[in-house]
Amino acid sequence: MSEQSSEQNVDHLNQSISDTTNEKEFLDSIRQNIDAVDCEIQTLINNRAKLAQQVATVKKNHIANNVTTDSSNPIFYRPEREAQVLKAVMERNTGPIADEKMARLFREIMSVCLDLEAPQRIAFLGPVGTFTHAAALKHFGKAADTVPMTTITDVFREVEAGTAMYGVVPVENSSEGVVNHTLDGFLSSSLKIIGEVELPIHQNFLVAEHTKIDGLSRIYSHQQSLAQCRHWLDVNFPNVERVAVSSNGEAARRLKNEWHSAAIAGDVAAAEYDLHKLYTNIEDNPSNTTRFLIIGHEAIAPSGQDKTSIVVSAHDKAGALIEILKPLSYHGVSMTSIETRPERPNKWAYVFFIDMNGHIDEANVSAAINDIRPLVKDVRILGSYPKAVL
Ligand SMILES: O=C(O)C(=O)C[C@]1(C(=O)O)C=C[C@@H](O)C=C1
Repeated sequence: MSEQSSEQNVDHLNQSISDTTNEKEFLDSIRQNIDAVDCEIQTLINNRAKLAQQVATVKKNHIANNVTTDSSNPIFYRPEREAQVLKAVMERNTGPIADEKMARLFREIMSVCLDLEAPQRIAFLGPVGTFTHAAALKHFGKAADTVPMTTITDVFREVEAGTAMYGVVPVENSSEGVVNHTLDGFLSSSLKIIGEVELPIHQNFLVAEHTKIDGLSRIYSHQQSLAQCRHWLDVNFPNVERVAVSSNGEAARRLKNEWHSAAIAGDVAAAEYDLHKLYTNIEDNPSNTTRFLIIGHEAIAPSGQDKTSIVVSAHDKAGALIEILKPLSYHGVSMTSIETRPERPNKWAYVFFIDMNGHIDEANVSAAINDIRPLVKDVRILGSYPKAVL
């Protein structure tokens, strides 16, 4: 529909607003247009899916013809390509749909296309309804088969054993800091980082259909979420007991059999347990964000906007860290984060987890890492992967 004709139609709608017959006819004609567009979109999505199936055939033949030596299974999931597709969607978008919302639609289309190539089993730190679950769905889309694990170690094990193809674990929260269990997981595993997800943490005050709000006696949530909403709870529910449970998903699950309880949790938990969001965005700090890592076996090709993570085992001497950082600065590589962890079982020895901009295939990144090697006991490249797009 041209701009002019849609304006004319709006005028027409205004003139005939009291004339219900005309209004109904006009509505019907717009809906016919929507049906026709839906028809085209559906055909195009299926055409896209058929192309993805062709890509899958190429990937399978590649293995069958023994083109690679390092794997007997074709790798269908290509995070660098997905990042490029999503970036292109956002760059060419002209609205009225917002760039990010449009990219989320394409995220789901790609998720379905990948599922058609090969269903993907993704382990995440559970239970169902946690923010890690939300991060897994945000990154892989809803067509992926997401499987909850009890601990971060279990996520690593599941991926190592090949029972899940990839894993999703939290690594840092903007207000609570780094998740040590995840960093330590890399010290005893050879898995790689193949992607990252950033998730703004928005908390909801959830109730079930049978909840009697006037009679609330308990509010369940994970202790971190209770802490993130402390001020809001002090103002709105100062006299209701706050009960810390193992996860937000568990908090939401408990409402099923309790009419006198509420829970604080995210959107995924609300949807998963069919709860009503009585209040939304109740966190005291609205910019609170958690970063998650995607772990897997394979090295990822450059996407054009990548990060590289390394873990460095330093010599136990004064000034060791300064020496390690010099090559990064010399080769113009910018470091985005550094974390220190004890190097077990050695007492007082430390490892540094360093994130930098760029892919290991880029000359300055590989030169910087090569220059670090002689200065330390060990350097391991945890992975080069696309920066979070959404
Ligand atoms: O380009 C590919 O390698 C594809 O398999 C196609 C496609 C897509 O739908 O665009 C699907 C899955 C991959 O993770 C990346 C992209």
